[in-house]
This record gives sequence, C-alpha cells and structure tokens, in this order.
Amino acid sequence: MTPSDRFATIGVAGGGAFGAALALAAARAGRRVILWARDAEAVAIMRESRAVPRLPGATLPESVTPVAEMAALSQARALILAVPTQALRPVCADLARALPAGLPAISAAKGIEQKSGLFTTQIVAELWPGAVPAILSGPSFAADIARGLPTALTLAASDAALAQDLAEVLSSASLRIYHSNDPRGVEIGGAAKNVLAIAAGIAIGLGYGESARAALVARGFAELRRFGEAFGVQSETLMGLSGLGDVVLSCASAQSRNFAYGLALGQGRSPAEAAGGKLAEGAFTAAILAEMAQARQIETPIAEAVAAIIAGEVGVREAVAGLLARPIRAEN
Ligand SMILES: NC(=O)C1=CN([C@@H]2O[C@H](COP(=O)(O)OP(=O)(O)OC[C@H]3O[C@@H](n4cnc5c(N)ncnc54)[C@H](OP(=O)(O)O)[C@@H]3O)[C@@H](O)[C@H]2O)C=CC1
Ligand SMILES: O=C(CO)COP(=O)(O)O
Repeated sequence: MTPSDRFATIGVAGGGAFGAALALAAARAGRRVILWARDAEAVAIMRESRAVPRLPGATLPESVTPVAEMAALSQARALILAVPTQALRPVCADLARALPAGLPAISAAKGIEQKSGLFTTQIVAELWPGAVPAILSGPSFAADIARGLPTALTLAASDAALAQDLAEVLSSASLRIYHSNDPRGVEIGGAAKNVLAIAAGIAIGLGYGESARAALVARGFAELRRFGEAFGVQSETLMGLSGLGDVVLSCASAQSRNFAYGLALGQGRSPAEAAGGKLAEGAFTAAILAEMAQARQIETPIAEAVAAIIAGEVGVREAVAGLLARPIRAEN
C-alpha cells in the first residue's frame, strides 16, 4: 500500500484557526479530512456554510467533514492535534478512549505543559500510549496556510520513515513539508519562539525600536539554542524552520498573537488585559520554560523576564533595564 493510500483519510482534532487551516491544507494535498471540534454550534456552521468561525475568509471544501462526535475520527489513519498545549491532556485522554491503537498523532501545538513541564509529544505519549507521537511545526500563520500562500513546515517523528510518509502525503503545491527524526528539537523551537515573540512585542510596544528587537531576537535565539542543546537535540533542527524560521516570523509580525500580546504589555496593558481573548501560548510556556532551564543551569534571562512580567512581579521597563544591566559577558 502506498503512503497516499494508507493515509487517504486524515483526522484533525481542534476546530480553531490552525485546525481548520491544516484541514484545508490536507484537503489540498488530496486527503479526505475529518475535522473534529468540541463546539457543536461551530461544527453546524462549518457543515452548513463551509465557513470557519475562528478563521474568517476560509471556505472548507467538500472533502473536509466537520464533526462534533470524537468517535467519527476513527475513520482517519493519522491524526493532527490542533488544540492549545494546555488542553492537549484532556483531549488525548478522550482520544485514547475513542480511537483504535496505532494511529500516528501529529501535534501541531506550540508550548510546554505548565503543570508538568512536558513537551507536546510527551503529553501524547503519556495520555494516549496507543498512539505514535509526531510533531508538525514551523513558520506559518493559519490565515496564510488557508489562503494557499507558499509555506514550509517540518514534520518530525522518532520513526524517520513515518515522518517522511506523512510529510509527503500532507504536502501540496503551496505547502512544502520537510521531514525530520528530531521531534524534541522541533517542539522546543515551537514552544520557545512564542516566549521570544512576546519579548520582541514588548520591546516594540515600549517604543524601543528595531535595534532593540534585533538584539532580543539574537540573544533570545541563543537561549533557545542553549535550551535545545540541553535536551540533546540536533543543532540543524534549531537552525531550521521550526526554530530560527519561526523566531523570525513570530518576532517580526503583529499577526503573531504572541507578538501582539507582548506589544500590548509594552504599551502598558496588564497581563490580564493584553491577550484580548486570543490565545498567546507563550504566556503559559514562559515560566515553565525558565524553570526547566534553571533546573539544568541554563541561562535564559529573556524567558525569565517575560515570565516575571506575566506574573506581575516586575514592570516592562524595569525588566528591560534589568536585562541591560546584566554583567558584560562573552557572546555565546
Ligand atoms: N493560529 C496559528 O496561526 C497557528 C497556531 N498554532 C498552534 O496551534 C494550536 C492551536 O491554536 P489555534 O488553532 O490558533 O487556536 P484557536 O484559539 O484558534 O483555537 C483553539 C481551538 O482549540 C479548541 N479547544 C480548546 N480547549 C479545548 C479542549 N479542552 N478540548 C477540545 N478543544 C479545545 C477550541 O475550542 P473552542 O472554540 O470550543 O474554545 C478551539 O477550537 C496552538 O498551540 C498554536 O500555537 C501553530 C501554528 C500557527
Ligand atoms: O505559530 C505561529 C506562527 O508560526 C502563530 O503564531 P501566534 O500563535 O503567535 O499567532
């Protein structure tokens, strides 16, 4: 059986912006798609109008079937998990009960679980032991993917052949997916870049300018690299789409919800107001990432500053002043 036949039907768990965008992308790649969302009202809208409440302007093709019953995902031969990181635990627990064993489960979430310090493929492995964990990440706004703009991502799994098959069957003329056997490296990039995007947004919100942003991006990437190396990941992964690539995108664009969250903090909004009802994954990841780094004696002053700002322990100006006042050191 060819990979295309084996993975003729793909399931997507999560009816938000990214779940819908990836469902569209998989349909463009010739897959039939079952799109599960917990919100029955949103599912009814998607079924009837083909519009996506959380992704304005997108139209779902007929090859995408929105469903509100999780059991309907059992028709799929691989699953994409597109819910926020902090929601992965209950969703995986439900999926483990609802679906047969052996399915590849591709996390598209970018974060670290606050209460456990688990990366997303570890959450999948713990809560859904029958699944085969994989990760899909890289620089991509849901709206860009939905519009069919050229985009490149990385799909990683411990089983390199599986990662290659999945990358091939999900790629299309507008979405190019590279494959990798370094899932931890890919998920560390996706989690850390959100924290750095908040820092970059804060600098711009404070009016500190482009030079300050570039300094934060470069020194933030040094933190990401040190953190990744402590977990034994490949440096090529950190320098690739899911690491450097996503840092570049998310720290540069107000389209990033994490950057926009930082921007609002820099402009004087409180941490509670700054998200404006939108998901900013970095707000949940910053503290646990800094804690995990400290436990390994890795310096992550930018992540620590972001975590302290979000916790209300320090003001934005004071935090940046603290970063600038650190002892002069070698650049590494
Ligand atoms: N949007 C983007 O451009 C990109 C997003 N990502 C990542 O994708 C992940 C999802 O983000 P995104 O789709 O944008 O977020 P959205 O806020 O657009 O949507 C989140 C979706 O998850 C659902 N959800 C939340 N909690 C649960 C739960 N406990 N059980 C079931 N469903 C749940 C929400 O359902 P409900 O509507 O009912 O609340 C909603 O449909 C994040 O980790 C993000 O970092 C990655 C790359 C790009
Ligand atoms: O992950 C993303 C881009 O690669 C989307 O970023 P935000 O979650 O910050 O919007």
